[in-house]
Amino acid sequence: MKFTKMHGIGNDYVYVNGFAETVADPAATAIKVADRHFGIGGDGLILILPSSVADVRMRMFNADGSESEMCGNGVRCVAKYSFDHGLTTNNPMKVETGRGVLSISLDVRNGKVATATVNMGEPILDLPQVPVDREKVVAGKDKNTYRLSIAQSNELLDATFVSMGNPHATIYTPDVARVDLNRDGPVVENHKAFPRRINAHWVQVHSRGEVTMRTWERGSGITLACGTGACAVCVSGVLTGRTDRKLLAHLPGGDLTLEWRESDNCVYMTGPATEVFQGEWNP
Ligand SMILES: N[C@H](CCC[C@H](N)C(=O)O)C(=O)O
Repeated sequence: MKFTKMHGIGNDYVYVNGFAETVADPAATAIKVADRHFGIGGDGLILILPSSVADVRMRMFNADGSESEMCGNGVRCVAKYSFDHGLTTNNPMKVETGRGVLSISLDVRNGKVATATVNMGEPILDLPQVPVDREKVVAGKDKNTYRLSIAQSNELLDATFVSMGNPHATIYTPDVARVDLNRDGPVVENHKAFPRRINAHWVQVHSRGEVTMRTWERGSGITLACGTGACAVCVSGVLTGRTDRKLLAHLPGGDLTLEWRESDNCVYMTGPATEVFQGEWNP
């Protein structure tokens, strides 16, 4: 199986060109290739496939083999791969994802995509649609927050829930460096309030336009960045009155810029996409 290793600010996946390759069992393949010791190494597997409604279609699988509806860092890399490897010449181009067809504007330098701006669509805020089980949460201290009780540590966490096609919880904290992601991440991910589990983000606000965030991803654990998560953080900041509609987010692997536009209610994400190497996997 020929593959390409790519990352968006350190959120790295194994990309397979489904125009040329067939992956019979993507969930099982994701588990194997994502392994950093016995596989290629990555946060999961992303397939770039033909589409009847867009330039290409993407499917993304986490390191545990579960499929997610969307991946923000992944969709920028899919756009870069598709343009740089001649699957399309369109700019803006369209990618079909689990949350519909997204439009992506490419910043091309010397014939290759350097950064991309993605219209990530409208955030989904209705709790049952995120999905969050209303019965398992109560109102939190700030507006648009909900209180989660963490049985393991007897703690109460206030979180904001946003779906960008995939589900996210945002938790504000004064010092993000002090969060024990390995302890708290899996507890939030698997909390009984979330029927499909959740991606969890801890966020420190520096100003109305700048935050630092750290992520525990559903199905992949700690990652260096989460694009859909950064969009959810942008929306959460507005909903809780903490940050403005335009946001610079610092993630462990780099920066993303976000805007939740008032005119169309859509979130726009801009960031780099990088190809690292190509190879052939012989299981
Ligand atoms: N890293 C990805 C999100 C993966 C989400 C996945 N962990 C899920 O189960 O929803 C991003 O850049 O948006």
